[in-house]
Amino acid sequence: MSTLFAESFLERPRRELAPGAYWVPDWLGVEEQRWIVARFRDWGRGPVPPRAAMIGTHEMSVQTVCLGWHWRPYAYSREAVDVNGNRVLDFPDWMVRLGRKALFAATGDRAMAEGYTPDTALVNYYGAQSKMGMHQDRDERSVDPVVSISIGDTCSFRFGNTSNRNKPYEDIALASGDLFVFGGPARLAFHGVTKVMPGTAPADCGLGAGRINITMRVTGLSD
Ligand SMILES: O=C(O)CCC(=O)C(=O)O
Ligand SMILES: [Fe+2]
Repeated sequence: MSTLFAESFLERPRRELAPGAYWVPDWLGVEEQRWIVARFRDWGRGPVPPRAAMIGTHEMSVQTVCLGWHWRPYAYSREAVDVNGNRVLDFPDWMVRLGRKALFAATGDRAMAEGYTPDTALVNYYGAQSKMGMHQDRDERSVDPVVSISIGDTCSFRFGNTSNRNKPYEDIALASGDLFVFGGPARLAFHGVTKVMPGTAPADCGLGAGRINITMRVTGLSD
């Protein structure tokens, strides 16, 4: 079987793009990806349905569902005040563990990983035409890292600098199962998704079309 013991780590090695920004290709196995996709389908059934957030008068092209805290431009709340007013699902314990494991895999810093307790996740669904403009994740009060996991179609992810949305930036192909972490000096780097490549999802990842991205964060908020 030609895919057994594939040498993809030679073609897509793990990298630190900038201090604090780590890319770990193929971090999640397909079985884990499928399990997360099944959870994604559960989350989509409520209490708050996925929605395209409004940035001013412009509707985002991704559908977002949140865990722990509900994000809207540019604030967090427990209730989805811009959707149906319902309280969002609790942040799952397994995702805290996944976040810690991810941070350790990316950084090798055990103490930091053990102390990491994400309390919100933005789960975005990208269709074939979806994009996300260059932005900073800056609605959190905490400077703890953002942990990003991708499942489904490969996208072109643009990782930039901390000053503005222009160059220098680097475009990388985030594929199904890839982990990306940005923390420390990269925590406020501009980033975005310039395109999704339809038909590139692995057959067994659980998602027939499109792309899911989960970003775990620490809000630094308390009720
Ligand atoms: O989809 C991605 O890879 C990035 C998502 C993102 O930047 C965000 O949700 O703030
Ligand atoms: Fe972001």
